[in-house]
Amino acid sequence: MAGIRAFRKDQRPQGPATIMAIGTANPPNLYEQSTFPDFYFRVTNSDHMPELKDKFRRICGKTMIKKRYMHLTEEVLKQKPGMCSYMDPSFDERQEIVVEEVPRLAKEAAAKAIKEWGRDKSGITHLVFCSTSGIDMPGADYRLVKLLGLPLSVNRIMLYNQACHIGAQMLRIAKDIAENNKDARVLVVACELNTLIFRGPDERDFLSLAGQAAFADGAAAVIVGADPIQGVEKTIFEMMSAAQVTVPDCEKAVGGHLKEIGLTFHFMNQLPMLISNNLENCLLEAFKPLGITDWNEVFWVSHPGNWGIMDAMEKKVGLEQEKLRSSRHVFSEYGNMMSATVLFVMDDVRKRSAAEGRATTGDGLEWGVLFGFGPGLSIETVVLRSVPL
Ligand SMILES: CC(C)(COP(=O)(O)OP(=O)(O)OC[C@H]1O[C@@H](n2cnc3c(N)ncnc32)[C@H](O)[C@@H]1OP(=O)(O)O)[C@@H](O)C(=O)NCCC(=O)NCCSC(=O)CC(=O)O
Repeated sequence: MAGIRAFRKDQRPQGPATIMAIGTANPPNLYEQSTFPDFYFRVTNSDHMPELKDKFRRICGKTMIKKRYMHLTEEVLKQKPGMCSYMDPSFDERQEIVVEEVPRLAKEAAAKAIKEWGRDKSGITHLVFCSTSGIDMPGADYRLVKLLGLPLSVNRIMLYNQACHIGAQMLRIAKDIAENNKDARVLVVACELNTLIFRGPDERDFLSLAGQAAFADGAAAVIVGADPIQGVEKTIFEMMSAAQVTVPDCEKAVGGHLKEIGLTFHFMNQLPMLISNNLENCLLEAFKPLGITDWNEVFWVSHPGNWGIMDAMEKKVGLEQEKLRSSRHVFSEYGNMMSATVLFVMDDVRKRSAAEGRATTGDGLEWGVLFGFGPGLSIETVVLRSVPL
């Protein structure tokens, strides 16, 4: 028995899982939100609906997004007329794009993370990859391994079609892998293109229009491992705990359906209330071991969702305005990149902390919370510990 115990102990590292590097990438095509309605109505041949265009302009303004990046351009869309309609079957047209482009954009973000990590890519032992943009066999994870030239011994997990909370959920999975496998180095990658969601407008479908105004393309990659090699690897954040809560009877609150016409999107106007009403319980549970009950004592890395969700979160848990500064900044500069967004926010928090001369990677504070939320309603809570700068 003693032999088995020692064997199991030797298989595991001593320290907690740490974030060792973060990389992000976007396609080159930038869309200003102020002029997006003109582009969108023109390319979808919808300029004969000026009132709907005015409404869309108001919705775009209300999002508080300033700009977004998209793979799709007028030239690409001219070749894909089905994608510009509201109801034409167009799944094949969309798949042709995402099967190639998701791994390609993911590679850009992953290469940046590997560069910051500072070790040779042959040291990557696991890959956890998510995308809501398309489905394929073998998957985008397989293509990414080939594009990056990772060893074929890498243990892959591909998570398709989960939406926004999966960015945080992947950190939970990577934490479990890193803390149970000595020397594991987990490449975590989120890549989203709004190619499946993009479709023409219809005056009876406000929810689709709201989706057209908010979703955007982006990829983010992080490297997770325990027991960093002194002088070679550095820690940006430690992950102390990670948990998921499913809010009961809320499956209609936000979600989508993959159909011949693409990925439809729906949400309820009560979404900000539903999310904010359930945050405090998650916080109490997560910070009970640390004895923290003042949510302004911790730094915040939250998926933004939308502007109304962030307003409701601040109000409900009594947050000082600066707590969601990085969430609001990323949302306004990039839009909603689903799973990748929260990783962009994490990158922004550590970069801003360094730029502002804070004492730690987490706004000068020791403890922090990372939130993801999405269809279910699923709420992911990760407790982070910063390191001194
Ligand atoms: C569309 C919004 C800007 C609306 O914001 P507000 O509700 O504050 O604005 P508002 O009430 O003034 O409404 C703006 C215009 O929309 C109209 N409007 C609002 N709700 C409506 C509804 N349910 N049906 C029809 N019209 C509606 C209003 O009448 C108004 O039109 P008029 O101007 O004619 O009077 C916002 O909801 C948003 O940013 N949505 C983005 C998509 C989104 O919510 N995603 C959720 C992500 S959750 C997530 O990230 C997790 C995940 O997805 O997995």
